[in-house]
Amino acid sequence: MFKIPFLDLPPLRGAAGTVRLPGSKSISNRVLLLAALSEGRTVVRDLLASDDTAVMLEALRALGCGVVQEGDTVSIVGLGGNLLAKQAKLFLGNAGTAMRPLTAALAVLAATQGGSFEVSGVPRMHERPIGDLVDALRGLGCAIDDLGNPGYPPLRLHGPSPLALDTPVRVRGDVSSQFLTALLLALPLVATRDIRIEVIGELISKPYIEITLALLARFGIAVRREGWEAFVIPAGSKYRSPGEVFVEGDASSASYFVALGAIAATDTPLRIEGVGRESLQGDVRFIEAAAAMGAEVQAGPNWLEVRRGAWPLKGITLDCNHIPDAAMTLAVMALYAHGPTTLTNIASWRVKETDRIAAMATELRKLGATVDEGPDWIRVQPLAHWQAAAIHTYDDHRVAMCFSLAAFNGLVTPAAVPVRILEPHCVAKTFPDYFETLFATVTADAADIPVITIDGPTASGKGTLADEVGKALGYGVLDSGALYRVAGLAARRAGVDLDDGDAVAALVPGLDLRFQDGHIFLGSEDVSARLRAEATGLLASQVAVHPQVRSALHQLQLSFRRLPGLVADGRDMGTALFPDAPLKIFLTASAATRAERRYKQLISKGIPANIEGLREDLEARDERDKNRATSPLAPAQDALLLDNSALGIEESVTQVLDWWQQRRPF
Ligand SMILES: Nc1ncnc2c1ncn2[C@@H]1O[C@H](COP(=O)(O)OP(=O)(O)OP(=O)(O)O)[C@@H](O)[C@H]1O
Ligand SMILES: Nc1ccn([C@H]2C[C@H](O)[C@@H](COP(=O)(O)O)O2)c(=O)n1
Repeated sequence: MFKIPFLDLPPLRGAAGTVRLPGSKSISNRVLLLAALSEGRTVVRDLLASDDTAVMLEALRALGCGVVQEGDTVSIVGLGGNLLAKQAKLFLGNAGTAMRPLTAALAVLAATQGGSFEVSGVPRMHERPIGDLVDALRGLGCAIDDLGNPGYPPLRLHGPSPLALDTPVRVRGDVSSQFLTALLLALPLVATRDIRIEVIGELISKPYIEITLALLARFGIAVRREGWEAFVIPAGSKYRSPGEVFVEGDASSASYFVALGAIAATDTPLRIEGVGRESLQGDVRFIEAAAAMGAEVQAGPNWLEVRRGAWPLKGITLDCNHIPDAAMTLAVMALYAHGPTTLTNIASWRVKETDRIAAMATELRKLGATVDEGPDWIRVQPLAHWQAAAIHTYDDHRVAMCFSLAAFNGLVTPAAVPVRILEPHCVAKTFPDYFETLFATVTADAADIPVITIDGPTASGKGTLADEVGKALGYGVLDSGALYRVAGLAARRAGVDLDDGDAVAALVPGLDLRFQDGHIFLGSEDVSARLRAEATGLLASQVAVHPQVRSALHQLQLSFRRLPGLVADGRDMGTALFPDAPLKIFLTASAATRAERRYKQLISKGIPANIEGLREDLEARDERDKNRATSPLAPAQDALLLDNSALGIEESVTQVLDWWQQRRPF
């Protein structure tokens, strides 16, 4: 996950490959609660690992459920309808799928068994309405105290108190379908007689109720339904664990990749695994909307394949009540359409993680789009003149994910612009690895992928600076010196004469090199520590003088230019490898400072060192690196000089990030 203040997406051009979706959030949290309410053990496989499931699991632990997690499999030993803990304070983050059902379940359990439970969340959760559910539960006889603003969390649920099960429980269905879901999940716990739930108003997001009913059936509860107006939990209903449940992929998350296929899969289709025509989730119907906009979609039982059909896309007018979450993706697809796109019946957007109608309108306008909005609709015009924009994400995962699609603007305008996604880690709510998955399936022109080069003499701090800048921007890092070190080490081990450029270069194609988690493997050997030895640095400097060796390593170095960007350190990054880099730094420090730094570095690793000897070695290395014929150590003409003799690491990093920001269009 990119835990950084912003992530810059360079212009993206194509898409292909296979995406394996994370588990569905809606199914994951429902199944966890159902397993917790059932008797016995339920093994839940392919569970979504995200913020919302994490708070649910934590709540279940606090309630006394046995929870054992191994990767994406969780084993839950349920309560069998009996409260083990009679008191708990549950923090539920911003997870509506945890807040609403847990409120209902704990309210009825406290009413029948006694107890006191507090449910709370992040500030935005305390702005998301729950009053209609609370009213329904109070009507049933549950004791619920408002701990903040009436109608909103936090709440205290306590008991015992008598429940009036003989009169229908009435709940509004036109604000959030989660209120009805919450009652459907909770009332089987107290079904000593038939319990009737009546929906007031037009029920929205009906497909989510279908998910609830299907999962209830898997856990032994056969709800009787009268259209979408009334539901009856039969007397004697009792949760029974099915033993094992597989969570299907998240259909709302699929929408970004369906859109990606529609926009950018021009050669081969993009394959999406985890959802398909047999999916329980209503958001799978997003494919119909995407097809109406021009996508070519093939669907198997649990997979989709999507490629570009009509181009530009076609503007549509669509009632999106059945796909409220995925519909946000349509609003960004609309930028690539011919004609306006109008999405209606989306009032629920206003009470989600943020006011999504306002958020989408504001951020689309930042890109230059013309957008109109109403209480429950939004209209987006196609965009011809794109502006680079920093997209505010409102702690809303879906805003972050759907705006990543704006980075394909280069497909419709010659003047492609990058897109900055602020607080990209908000995707952790449902799809922590969203951007990594995106980068694995999209292509960009190498020239569009930004590179920051940091060249300079040994021990000036290039590697340290490159690592920190890379971390701050979410960019990859190329330590080019390590490649020369590997070549030197391999030559020495093979007994090759280091002055024989052809012989050393001939070794390079056969090097079995692997880069993993900051370590470098040569074959199966982790050579990272060996490479950093001073002696290996000298070997590297010797083999680096040969043009044949430099050219043998050239392509490998270029291959590090990958999304979303690169920080490359070495001697010739700005002059020979990446002459088009938008920011080039030449990093220096006095020889005395560098020798002292290297001395401290070695001593801290328990390696004996002599400061005078180190200084002599590094000066000798500087001389060789500066005076060789091919790609000598020298600042690029357009490099910025940074002498960090008197600067700490943080100050150097701040300086480089400032220079970088000055070059960005945001
Ligand atoms: N600005 C700085 N102030 C103080 N110490 C620093 C600074 N920058 C780097 N260092 C320290 O100096 C040592 C050498 O830094 P680093 O290994 O990053 O240099 P380098 O230029 O990459 O060296 P080489 O060319 O040999 O790979 C490290 O211990 C690092 O922590
Ligand atoms: N781009 C590069 C990187 C490194 N070298 C040579 C010269 C150095 O002395 C040696 C080791 O580099 P270090 O790990 O200290 O950065 O490799 C080069 O010629 N060109």
